[in-house]
Amino acid sequence: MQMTDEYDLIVLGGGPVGENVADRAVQGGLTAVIVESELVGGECSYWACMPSKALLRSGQALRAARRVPGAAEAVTGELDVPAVLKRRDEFTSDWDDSGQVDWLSSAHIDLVRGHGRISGERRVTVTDADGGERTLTARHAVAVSTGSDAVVPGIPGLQEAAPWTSREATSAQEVPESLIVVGGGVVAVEMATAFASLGSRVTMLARSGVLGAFEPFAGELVTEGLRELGVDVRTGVSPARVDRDAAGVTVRVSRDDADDDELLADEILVATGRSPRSDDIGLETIGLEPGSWIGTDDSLRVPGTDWLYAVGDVNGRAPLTHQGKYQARAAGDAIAARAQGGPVEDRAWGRHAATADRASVPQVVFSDPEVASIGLTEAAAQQAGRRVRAVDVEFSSVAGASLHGDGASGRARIVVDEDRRVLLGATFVGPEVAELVHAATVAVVGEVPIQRLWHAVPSYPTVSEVWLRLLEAYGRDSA
Ligand SMILES: Cc1cc2nc3c(=O)[nH]c(=O)nc-3n(C[C@H](O)[C@H](O)[C@H](O)COP(=O)(O)OP(=O)(O)OC[C@H]3O[C@@H](n4cnc5c(N)ncnc54)[C@H](O)[C@@H]3O)c2cc1C
Ligand SMILES: NC(=O)c1ccc[n+]([C@@H]2O[C@H](COP(=O)([O-])OP(=O)(O)OC[C@H]3O[C@@H](n4cnc5c(N)ncnc54)[C@H](O)[C@@H]3O)[C@@H](O)[C@H]2O)c1
Repeated sequence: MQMTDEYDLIVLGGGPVGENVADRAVQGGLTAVIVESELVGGECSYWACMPSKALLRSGQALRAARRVPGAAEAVTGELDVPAVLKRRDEFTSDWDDSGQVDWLSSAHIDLVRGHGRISGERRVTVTDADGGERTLTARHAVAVSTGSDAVVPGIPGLQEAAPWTSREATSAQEVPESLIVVGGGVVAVEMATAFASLGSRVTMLARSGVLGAFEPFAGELVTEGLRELGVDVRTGVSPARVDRDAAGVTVRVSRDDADDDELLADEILVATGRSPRSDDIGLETIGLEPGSWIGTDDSLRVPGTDWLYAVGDVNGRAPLTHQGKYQARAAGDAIAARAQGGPVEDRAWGRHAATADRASVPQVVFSDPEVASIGLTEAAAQQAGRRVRAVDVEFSSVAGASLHGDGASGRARIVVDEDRRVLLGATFVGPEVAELVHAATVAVVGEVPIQRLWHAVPSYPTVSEVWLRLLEAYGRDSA
């Protein structure tokens, strides 16, 4: 039997982003329903951010202790792998979403389980696990927050070899003796770090280098760190053919500068980017291209419509959980404001605009050394036509960093807009620099003048004193 339900807002996809769109709209006085086909909480909670960071954290803590004499002597063993995997399972609640479902009901958001497809303007048809259909109607808006999937490139034999993607890597119940990682981006780096720490022999095939989207020194220092962990990092190479048999996975590797090579491993992980989960959500019923990233304006509304929003990974603006949730706050509030005929502040930096997506996105790569960045790299700023100066300092010049752990190494860079004397970007690469980036985010988003930053005094002796070293390297006007 077909049932029809009416809500102010229908959210397609209950990941971190969809949950927040619905929550903001409900807090703004609307009714909302989330349609979810797998687990409420999405990729981030079960197969991405949380399990990957849980897999990484124990190795990081162990290495941090080994850098401090006194503590180092007390650490005599290696990682307890079953304990690491158990802690990871706790963070994913054993892939059970009842905690998140309880949160939805406490936030007065309805949940319909099943695969949702847009079936016309302001309409979503949901097919449940038994094939039953239910059509929901939105009085005001539909928000698509269906996320993204791992891309598996068309390398001969790869699909048939059933490779791991980030899903299998983050939910692995056993650690393979050997692992080939294809890719040199964030997933490849983090998973190579995690599995090397857990005892796998890891080979990384990074066709176009490591962490190419960051400042060049980030890729260089992270490559050194991976090699210290025992990872065989090969750049300028990519798989030409993959085969799996009882012995494992064989990868024929072609090199830019030498003959082909053959590698054998227990598993292969493909970490070669993401594609939008928009191929089977009914976009064709409203004249949009299935399988495409869904473009939006800064209030996350799809141009040419007054009811359709695309929020989070699926719009391709900044595929990170924190940035998707930021978009969700803007979109949920904008949907509520428009529904009630209230003012919509969608100008740059207004309440209903995701302005920071354009050039103020922070990101942390939980490698060893960690990489923490915000805003534009020097090259990206130059490409954008800005007149910039970049200054670098080494962490070895920071007393707090040396106290934190012996052999403190790493580098920080700020990119300064020479016309406006404000920061456009900052990058920190070093042990445990993740918490340094938020100060830089405030400086970039707040467009704090360099001269005022001299008055933001970092405490002595903390790692944050790197800020003072950076300002000294940039120089201070004498008059
Ligand atoms: C290995 C890995 C590690 C990561 N680590 C980090 C990190 O440390 N920090 C960070 O900021 N970002 C990280 N990311 C990125 C982060 O996971 C994504 O940016 C985030 O999950 C996007 O949230 P979302 O809600 O847009 O999509 P998702 O989390 O993918 O959620 C989408 C939801 O929609 C549902 N859905 C899809 N289609 C339908 C449909 N037709 N009907 C009903 N439901 C549907 C899905 O089942 C899913 O629950 C990581 C990504 C990966 C792969
Ligand atoms: N800590 C974090 O914030 C975090 C962690 C993991 C993932 N993420 C997000 O998840 C998304 C996906 O990450 P990712 O690492 O999969 O993508 P990515 O775009 O960061 O990296 C893709 C890598 O694959 C390589 N590649 C692409 N096609 C290839 C091919 N055919 N053969 C060989 N190599 C190929 C690219 O050169 C690149 O090195 C990113 O947007 C990232 O920001 C974030």
